[in-house]
Amino acid sequence: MSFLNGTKIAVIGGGSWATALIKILCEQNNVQIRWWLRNQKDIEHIRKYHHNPSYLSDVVLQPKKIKVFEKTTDAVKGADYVILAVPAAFIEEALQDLSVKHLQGKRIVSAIKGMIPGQNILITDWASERFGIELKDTCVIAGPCHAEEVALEKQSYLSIASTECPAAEDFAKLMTCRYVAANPLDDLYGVEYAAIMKNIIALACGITHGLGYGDNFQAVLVSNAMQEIGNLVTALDKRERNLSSSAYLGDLLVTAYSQFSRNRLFGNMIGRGYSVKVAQLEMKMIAEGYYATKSIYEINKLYHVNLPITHAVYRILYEEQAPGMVMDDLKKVLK
Ligand SMILES: NC(=O)c1ccc[n+]([C@@H]2O[C@H](COP(=O)([O-])OP(=O)(O)OC[C@H]3O[C@@H](n4cnc5c(N)ncnc54)[C@H](O)[C@@H]3O)[C@@H](O)[C@H]2O)c1
Ligand SMILES: O=P(O)(O)OC[C@H](O)CO
Repeated sequence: MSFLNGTKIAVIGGGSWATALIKILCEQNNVQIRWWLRNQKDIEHIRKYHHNPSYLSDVVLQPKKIKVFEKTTDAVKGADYVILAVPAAFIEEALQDLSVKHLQGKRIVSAIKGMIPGQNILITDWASERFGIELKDTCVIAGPCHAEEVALEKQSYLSIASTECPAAEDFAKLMTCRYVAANPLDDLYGVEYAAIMKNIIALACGITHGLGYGDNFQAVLVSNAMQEIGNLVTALDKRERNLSSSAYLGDLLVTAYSQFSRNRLFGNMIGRGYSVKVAQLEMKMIAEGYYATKSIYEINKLYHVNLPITHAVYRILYEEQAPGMVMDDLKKVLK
């Protein structure tokens, strides 16, 4: 199945990543983008001025290729692909008006690096179950890529993962342009879990940086983190995978070191003494790692993988233990 001629793509979400993905899609000839955002003021502004006023406001949104909708039921009409780009904690609410019939025959693409909080399930599993879509008709957009650098047209790479490479290959073509190379791979679960885990690690990087730890410590933290991610991903989905490739290690590195990282910024505020509530209020953006920390902590009760960094972040965010004391404990077990 190839949709490339005159492909219709619904994009659900109005944040930085949705805006960046739309910019990439607009680079293709012959695409129609059907965009749903929840904020009515943003919708009106985009229709009138062709910029998203709230996120990546410099990006020009090509009106000939983009139609903006108030209702998800209208946005998904006739779409070949439906891209989900709302933070995981809000996706159930965002899609509440959609039922099985609305998404029949469509491919679901998750651009979300998070899990459904409370249920602790992957977005592709959730979407597949909720909308009766076969897992092979879902894929994820992952890899080390910040929306802000896409906006600046800086060379970037994406990993498009599905259970079967051909499905990922089709979508990867749509995500490839002058400044983005998208590579397909067939490790849906591994890529999804690794992307969730790296957000927790970025929180730890931010927390320790906020506490005054330096680059020497962070290098060790990130090396240990890669082992922690590998051990968990293998326990959850055992198969051969090259964890040092950009879909896994690359994504960890960009989030751990970039000035643009939401999770690192959130962690940094916690390290500098902000409470979770205040840090959330200060940030207009969403740090997925906050929710992921709880999900992974709960999932791991069944798997008993040694996850010292995740546990340290959990103690700080959910047990309100002092970041300095928790990191004193963590530094003793890192090697
Ligand atoms: N930004 C990136 O560079 C990037 C890159 C890769 C993946 N992602 C993933 O994309 C997903 C979306 O993140 P983002 O960076 O676009 O978000 P963002 O932080 O830029 O924007 C926040 C988004 O959350 C929505 N939101 C906030 N509160 C809400 C609520 N109460 N109910 C419903 N929606 C609410 C906002 O409307 C907005 O769409 C996340 O899973 C993230 O991990 C982001
Ligand atoms: O680095 P963050 O926390 O902004 O997350 C964004 C993306 O996942 C980076 O690939």
